[in-house]
Amino acid sequence: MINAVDLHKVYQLKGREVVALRGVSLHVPQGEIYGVVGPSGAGKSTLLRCINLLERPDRGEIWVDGRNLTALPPPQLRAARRGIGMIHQHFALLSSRTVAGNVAFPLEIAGVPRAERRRRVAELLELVGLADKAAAYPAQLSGGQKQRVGIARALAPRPTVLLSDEATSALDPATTASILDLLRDLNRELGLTILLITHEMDVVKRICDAVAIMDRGSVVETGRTVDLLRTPGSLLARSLFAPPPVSGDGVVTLTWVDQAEEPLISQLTRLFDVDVSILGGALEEVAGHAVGRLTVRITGERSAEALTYLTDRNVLVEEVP
Ligand SMILES: Nc1ncnc2c1ncn2[C@@H]1O[C@H](COP(=O)(O)OP(=O)(O)OP(=O)(O)O)[C@@H](O)[C@H]1O
Repeated sequence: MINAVDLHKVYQLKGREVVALRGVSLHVPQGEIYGVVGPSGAGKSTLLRCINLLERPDRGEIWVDGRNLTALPPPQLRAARRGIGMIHQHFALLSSRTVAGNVAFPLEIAGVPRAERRRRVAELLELVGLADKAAAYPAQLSGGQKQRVGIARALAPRPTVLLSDEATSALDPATTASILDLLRDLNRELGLTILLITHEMDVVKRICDAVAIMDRGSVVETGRTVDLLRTPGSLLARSLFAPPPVSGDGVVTLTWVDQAEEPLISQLTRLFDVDVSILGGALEEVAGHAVGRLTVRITGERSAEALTYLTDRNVLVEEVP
């Protein structure tokens, strides 16, 4: 659905070159929620702006819905952009317009007739749970409600893709959760493909089917969220779960997905007569999967056998040096 191919972008800043993207490629399949994470300055915003061509990459191609946006002449590009909605950290609402007026705005620009506009706005406000706020002004809304208006406005032209630029970064945790749940519902109900950039790992944890981790202009890790958690040395796993507070002989990190019901640790002690000390870790729901990551110290003559037993049961065993 979205294919970014080998994007390069360099900015000139006070006579100096700042490389924002150094050959970034990513593929977001139709109907996925795809998160791009990374530290400040990694190039996330630049990537997002390049994907809807608010900014032109110096090199590389952007394909959305089977069309090469980078090759389209301006009129066709404007039309193609209507298929890409965008929501922002600070909502970008028009303060002089009501909620309904804000949602209607892109429809007015597209020349949608008045009666149809009214119908569509009512439908959108219903969709985002703001049917009773049509006549309110942005200043009368909470942050979460403002973002709901932003989402309704972005969806007005019936885009197939929604880009989210830190859409929950200005919201408290409970409101963040409700906006992420709304995005997940829209993704499921409308088949909407969502590409979001965020610095909040909780966003990834809650809704991202797949992830790209960026650092200094490059993608350094990418894949489906649960697959990455099962990959040795995964940066994502280290970011989602606090690194172990200890290391040393016999200390290992165990990661498992969707096996919460299996009494793995008690089996170990019973079958192999080993001692298992739990040193840290957590059980979390990640992208709809139950993920466990524990750092343990296993001691006893048969500890190597115990670790093989875990590996055979699909548990990722990583030594903590
Ligand atoms: N318009 C610009 N002019 C000059 N340099 C820029 C411009 N936009 C971004 N940069 C630089 O490009 C690099 C990548 O910036 P970008 O904003 O894409 O990163 P980011 O991962 O989104 O960071 P943040 O989370 O802080 O927004 C940074 O070094 C930044 O200073």
